[in-house]
Amino acid sequence: MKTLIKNVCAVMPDGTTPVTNIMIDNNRIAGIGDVPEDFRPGKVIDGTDHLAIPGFVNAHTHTSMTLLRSYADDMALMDWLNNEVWPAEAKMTSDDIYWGAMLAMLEMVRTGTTTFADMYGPWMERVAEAAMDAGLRGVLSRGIIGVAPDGEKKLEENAELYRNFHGAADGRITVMFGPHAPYTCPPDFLKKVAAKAQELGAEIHIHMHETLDEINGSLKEYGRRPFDWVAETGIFEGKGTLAAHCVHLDDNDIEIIKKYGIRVAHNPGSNMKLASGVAPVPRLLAEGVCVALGTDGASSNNNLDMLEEVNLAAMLHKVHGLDPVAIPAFKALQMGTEFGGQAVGIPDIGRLAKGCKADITLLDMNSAAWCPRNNPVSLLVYSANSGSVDTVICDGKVLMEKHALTTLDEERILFEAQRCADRLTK
Ligand SMILES: CSC[C@H]1O[C@@H](n2cnc3c(O)ncnc32)[C@H](O)[C@@H]1O
Ligand SMILES: [Zn+2]
Repeated sequence: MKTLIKNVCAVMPDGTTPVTNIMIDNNRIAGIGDVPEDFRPGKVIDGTDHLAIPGFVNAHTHTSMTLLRSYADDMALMDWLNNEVWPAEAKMTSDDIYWGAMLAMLEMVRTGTTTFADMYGPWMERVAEAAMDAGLRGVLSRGIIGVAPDGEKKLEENAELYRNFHGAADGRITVMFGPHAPYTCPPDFLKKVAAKAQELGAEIHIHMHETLDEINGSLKEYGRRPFDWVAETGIFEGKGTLAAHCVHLDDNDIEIIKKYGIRVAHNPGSNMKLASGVAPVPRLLAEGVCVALGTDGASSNNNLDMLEEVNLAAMLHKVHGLDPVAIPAFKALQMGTEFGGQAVGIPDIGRLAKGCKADITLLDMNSAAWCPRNNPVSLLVYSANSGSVDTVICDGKVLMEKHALTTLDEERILFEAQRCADRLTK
């Protein structure tokens, strides 16, 4: 199936924004520019007055946590996890995981995200089902809390998830291993995770250095900072690592990140709301580290809106470093798209370029926030919001066109998610 997006203002990998045509053949971008005579599209989308960007890549989230949105706010991480989130999650059923994930799929499609990296569980196969139903690209890991008595069982569930789903849905579903964090996975357990992930050739998704409490707890228990001892477990020596947060880093931590090519998922909204701190993102970028963006779960953010995260990344580091060019608009957008693709292990997404996967978001520029059109990237990052997203394509398939959803039943999802949340939180 061939699709043509005609006369659209496209954000190219070099940051330029020509008005052009995007040709899609099956699930890839076949070309950008003049349309050859022999390109005969079965579908034409009029891109006039629209901005085309790569679909956003949410590099760190917990999709089914949408059910806990607005349930426990204004708390610090460990108080929030121990006293509110984990007791509620313990009551979740397979049905909750599915409908929570479907609510996330709905929100992601509506706000222009086409790929998400998820760490949650149990029943991650229900998240795979939700991603397949929605038509989105999911990078799934079974979150493993190794200190719990059933840590080994969770590790086996992650291995099973990998065996059953890695590469599923024409490659739209991939699987990583998800040891939750250094404070929930002791060294001997992380060694087992590393061995299993390496045996299967799987990557790792882990929370690292999110709060000062985490660093201080590790210093008290092991006499060392987490990055220091986690590196010795072999967890970073396999296929690759996606580390969420990385807020509190010293020089040695950054050397470890560079040595192992660890990719960082920065979550500015969650870090601000949980008062975790400000990650040294400008320094990481300057030192060549791949830094992507994530929302974290909808209980610490409290939404899955990646355009908001792009804006926060650009703004937060300016004020924190008293530097207006700390993260310019286009760099922030790259973090939410191109760097996201690299971070989640899918380098052929996140760019509008020939040969890349056809994951494309169109924003309608017919509103005050987009006027005057001096600089489309600036308008996107500093002025507009995700309400302008009107068309979303993932893997060449149209998931939303002019705000009309093609794969998701919005009314049913909202009803079922509310029903599940009522049981969990009331
Ligand atoms: C074991 S599945 C993943 C686990 O992570 C929890 N979680 C959500 N947000 C955060 C965060 O910011 N830091 C650490 N852990 C987080 C989630 O509730 C699941 O239990
Ligand atoms: Zn998280």
